[in-house]
Amino acid sequence: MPAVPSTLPAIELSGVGKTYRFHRTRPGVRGSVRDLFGRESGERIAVADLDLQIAAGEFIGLLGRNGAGKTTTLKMLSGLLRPSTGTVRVLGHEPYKRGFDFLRQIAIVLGNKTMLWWDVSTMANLELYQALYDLSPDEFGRNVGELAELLGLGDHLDIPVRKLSLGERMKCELMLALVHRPEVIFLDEPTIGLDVVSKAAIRQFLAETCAQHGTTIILTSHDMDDVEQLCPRVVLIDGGRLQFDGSPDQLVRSTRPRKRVTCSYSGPIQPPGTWPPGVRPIDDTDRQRLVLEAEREALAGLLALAPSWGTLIDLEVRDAELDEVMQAVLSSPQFGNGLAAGVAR
Ligand SMILES: Nc1ncnc2c1ncn2[C@@H]1O[C@H](COP(=O)(O)OP(=O)(O)OP(=O)(O)O)[C@@H](O)[C@H]1O
Repeated sequence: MPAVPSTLPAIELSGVGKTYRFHRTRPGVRGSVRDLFGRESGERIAVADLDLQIAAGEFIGLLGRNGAGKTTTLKMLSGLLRPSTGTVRVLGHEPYKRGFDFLRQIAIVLGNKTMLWWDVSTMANLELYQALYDLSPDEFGRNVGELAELLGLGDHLDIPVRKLSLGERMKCELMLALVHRPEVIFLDEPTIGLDVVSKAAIRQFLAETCAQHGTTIILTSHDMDDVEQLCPRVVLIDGGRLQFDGSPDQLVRSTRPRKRVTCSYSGPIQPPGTWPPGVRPIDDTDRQRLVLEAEREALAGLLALAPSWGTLIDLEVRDAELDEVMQAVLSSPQFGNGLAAGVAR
C-alpha cells in the first residue's frame, strides 16, 4: 500500500463545472444542406459544482459509470480543458494556463491513447522528452535506469514501439510519462485490455512510485481490482456531481452492510427449512457449500447454527466485493441523487 500522505494540499477544486457546447448535425442529405445555413447548438453539463481537496502523496480512485465526467475532470486537472465555472489548483497552479513550471510537475497517461511515437524505439521517445524537459544526462540516466528496473523493461527500450505487445507498450507509456519524475500523475484506465500479469506489474509499479517518491496519483479505472489494491480513498461521481468520498471499505459498508458467509462441508448438507431472521441464501444449490448473506446482528447466531447443518470443514466471513458494490450502486435508481451522501465528505 502507498505511503502515508503528507497533509499539504496538492490539488483543490472548488465549485468546478464544465459545460460542453456542440453543434448538432441533422440526418440525411437535406439535413446536411440545412446545416450549411445554420446549425442547432446544444450543451452538455459534464461536471457540476465539484469540490475536492487532495493532499500531496494521496492515491485516489476516481470512479463512476461511463459518461460520469471522470475524463473531463482529469482533463481539467491536467490543463487540457479550462473549467466553465469554479477554480482548479494543482500544486498552486491554474492548470489551463499550461505554464512550463506546471507541466514539468505533472503527467497524464490515457490508457486508450498513445503518447509514444510508433516508428522509433522507446529510448528515442525518451530522448525527445529529455530535450523537452531539459533533463541533464545524469538525471535522465538515473530516472531511465530506475524506471526500467521497476517496470522490467531493460530489453525493450531499443525496439520500435509498434513491435511491442500491449502490456509492454503500456509500461513504456508509463516510463515516458514519468521520466521527468512528476509530482502529480493523472491515470485514465492505465490497465485497460491488459492480461493479469501485466496488470499486476503495473499496479506494483504505481504503488511503489507513490510510496517511494510521495507522488500524488489520481486513477480512473473500471477495474475494481486496480482500485481496491491501490487506492485508500475513492471519489465517486455521477452526472458530473460528487456522490461519495471516502475509503473503499466505507463505500462497501454504506451500500452493502451485510456480510457474505460461505460454509463448506465435507458431506451432504441439511439446511434448515426456514433461515434465521436476517439471513438469506445467495447460493444453496451446491451439495457441499452454502453461500449466505447475513445482517451483522444475525452473524453470531448464524455461526453457532452452521455446524448443525453438516460436517463443517471451513467457514469464511467477508464484506461484499467492491466490484459487486459498484454494480449495485451504479444500477441503483437512487444513484445520481446523493446515494451515499451519508458518508460523503
Ligand atoms: N467534446 C465534447 N463535446 C460534447 N460532449 C462531451 C465532450 N466530451 C465529453 N462529452 C460528454 O460529457 C460527459 C462526460 O464525459 P467523460 O468523457 O468525462 O466521461 P467519463 O466518466 O470519462 O466516461 P468513460 O468512463 O466512458 O470514459 C459525457 O456525457 C460525454 O458524452
